[in-house]
Amino acid sequence: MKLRIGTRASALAVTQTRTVATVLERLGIDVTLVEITTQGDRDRSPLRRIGGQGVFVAALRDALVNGEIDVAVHSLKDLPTQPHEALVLAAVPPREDPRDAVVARDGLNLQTLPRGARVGTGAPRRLAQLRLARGDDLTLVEIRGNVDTRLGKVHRGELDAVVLARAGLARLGREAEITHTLDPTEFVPAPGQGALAVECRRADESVVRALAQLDDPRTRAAVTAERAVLAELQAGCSAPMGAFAETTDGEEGGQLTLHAVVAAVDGSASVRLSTSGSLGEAERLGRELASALLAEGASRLIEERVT
Ligand SMILES: NCc1[nH]cc(CCC(=O)O)c1CC(=O)O
Repeated sequence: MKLRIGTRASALAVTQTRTVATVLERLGIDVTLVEITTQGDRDRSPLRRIGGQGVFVAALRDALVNGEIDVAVHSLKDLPTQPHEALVLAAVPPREDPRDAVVARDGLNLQTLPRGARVGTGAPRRLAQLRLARGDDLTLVEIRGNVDTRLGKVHRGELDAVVLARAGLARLGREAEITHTLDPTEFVPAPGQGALAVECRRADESVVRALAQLDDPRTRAAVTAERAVLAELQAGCSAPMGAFAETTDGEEGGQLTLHAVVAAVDGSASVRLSTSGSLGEAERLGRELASALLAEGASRLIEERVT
């Protein structure tokens, strides 16, 4: 079998796609990488102004639907929760570290950063949780750009710290620059953070079957629960919410504990809940946790668009 795999052109995306390509090659599949530029890469304005939902994903999906590529590899956290009628999420490979990380000057961490320290991030979820942790103590600076650009701002002294996904740093071999890894039950990651999404056309049944070999059922269950929270909240990837599931071995094939937080971007209020159940109940656990969050006033927090 020969497959054309589409990827965004960023260093992180290409690295992620290569790991998928390597596994497919080991399974005896011929692969070629096709680089696709997405609107999210071209347009440097804040994501919520471009329209947030799926800007990194749309161009790859178009190429898949048009037949320019056979497989698309995305960061799962960038993938909208709404299913695409012609496409299928054929595999969710084993997850990298899902936690957020601080890269700060002088080995500082979230607690030791001085009052007024300039901390860069663009994600409302991170802005909200930074404010929950430190109130108005930090000067939050909206940044975007690839991982290298963001780290450069700390190394050049433009910022005191940035908050990034640990997974991205690990994949690029830059974990050594991390000064603080945040507890995911407190500073809750984005749904699907650290996981990859491998998509193909639903109609390509032999490709669907081949890609299924890459699927990790535990990661699949964890991200299913996390994304169900997001879907039930009717929120997109730019919502000030986090959801994180940990899986453990147990009777009847494993257990899952799901943590979620919804916060006002200004840090003035938040709702935080957790639940547990078996891996097979992932979707339901996520939906029910979201309903419980809504009952505690989550929708009001999501709608407040203060930054
Ligand atoms: N929204 C951008 C994005 N999409 C995926 C990752 C990192 C890798 C991952 O979470 O799997 C990043 C950068 C970041 O949040 O630091």
